[in-house]
Amino acid sequence: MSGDEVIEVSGLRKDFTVRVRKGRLRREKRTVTAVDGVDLTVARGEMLGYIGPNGAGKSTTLKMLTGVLTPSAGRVRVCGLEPVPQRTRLALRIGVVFGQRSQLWWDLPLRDSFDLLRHVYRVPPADHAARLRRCRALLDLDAFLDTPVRQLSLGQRMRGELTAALLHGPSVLFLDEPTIGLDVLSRQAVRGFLAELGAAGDTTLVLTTHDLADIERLCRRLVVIDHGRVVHDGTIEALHARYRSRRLVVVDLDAPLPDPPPVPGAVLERVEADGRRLTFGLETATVGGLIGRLSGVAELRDISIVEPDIEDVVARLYVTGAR
Ligand SMILES: Nc1ncnc2c1ncn2[C@@H]1O[C@H](COP(=O)(O)OP(=O)(O)OP(=O)(O)O)[C@@H](O)[C@H]1O
Repeated sequence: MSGDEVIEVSGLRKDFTVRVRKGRLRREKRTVTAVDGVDLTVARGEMLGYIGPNGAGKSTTLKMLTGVLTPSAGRVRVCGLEPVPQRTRLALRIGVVFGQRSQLWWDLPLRDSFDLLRHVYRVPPADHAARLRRCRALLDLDAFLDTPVRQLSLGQRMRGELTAALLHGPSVLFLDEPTIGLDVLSRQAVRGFLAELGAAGDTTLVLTTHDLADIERLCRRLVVIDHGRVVHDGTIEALHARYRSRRLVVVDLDAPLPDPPPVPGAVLERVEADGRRLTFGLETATVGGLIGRLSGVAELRDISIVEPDIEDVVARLYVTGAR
């Protein structure tokens, strides 16, 4: 361990006891294991995407990391603190944005919520003013700072929530579905803001999302959880490598090529438009090598390269994880 870890989790587990109907009157107790032995270490300044299919255990993990839920077993430390017993101290070190829950005062203008939070967290006025100034500029808050929170659009409120979570200068920011339901512009604003926050290097971000564009834009590291267990922990590139995702090269020809030549290191995946459009999957071949080979036997009209799609890879991972 380098000593620079802000999150250390080992053998983390959460069981819920639920009552299920058995027949007309009988109810039976059953245990649902939402998180089933998660190990995770996150270093200062990392931006971690924590993803998985519905019901995989993402929110439950985040709740245990932020002190909302007590683990059934395992060890959790966030900023060196044990989240549930040291929740008050932890609150000063972390920021939380959970899509469904607000930390703003519904009937107050956004500006007043921010002011109240300054008192709650006892933030020195100069620090508060500097952080608020930065958020106002980056998140474009000025047009609705004096609007009561209940009148804000979802995108405006989310920008307010992000600001509220950061005004006390936390070292770790937990975000549960921060872009859900946002329009394209708000989504871009939120992503751009988080990218900038992450690039500054002193805030650690842990993000759950079903929108993989969030992950591609923001996270170098991806942890995939399924049925409460980690099924992948690594970069997006490592995920592509593991699932042998290939770049595709689509070549349009002037005239049909009835018998395309074999290209070493590439696989002919599709022939369309009566032989005028060929799609190759690159394994070890380069785009240059492929084009060189084809241009010797046909007139090329157009070439496009399709990068592997993270949605496809993750869908495959969810299917195999479920098995
Ligand atoms: N309070 C609770 N009582 C009983 N079961 C629960 C409770 N909270 C979560 N669960 C169950 O634990 C499992 C994991 O739920 P969790 O909310 O952590 O999943 P998730 O990965 O966040 O899913 P989603 O993507 O749908 O938000 C699910 O089977 C869920 O039904």
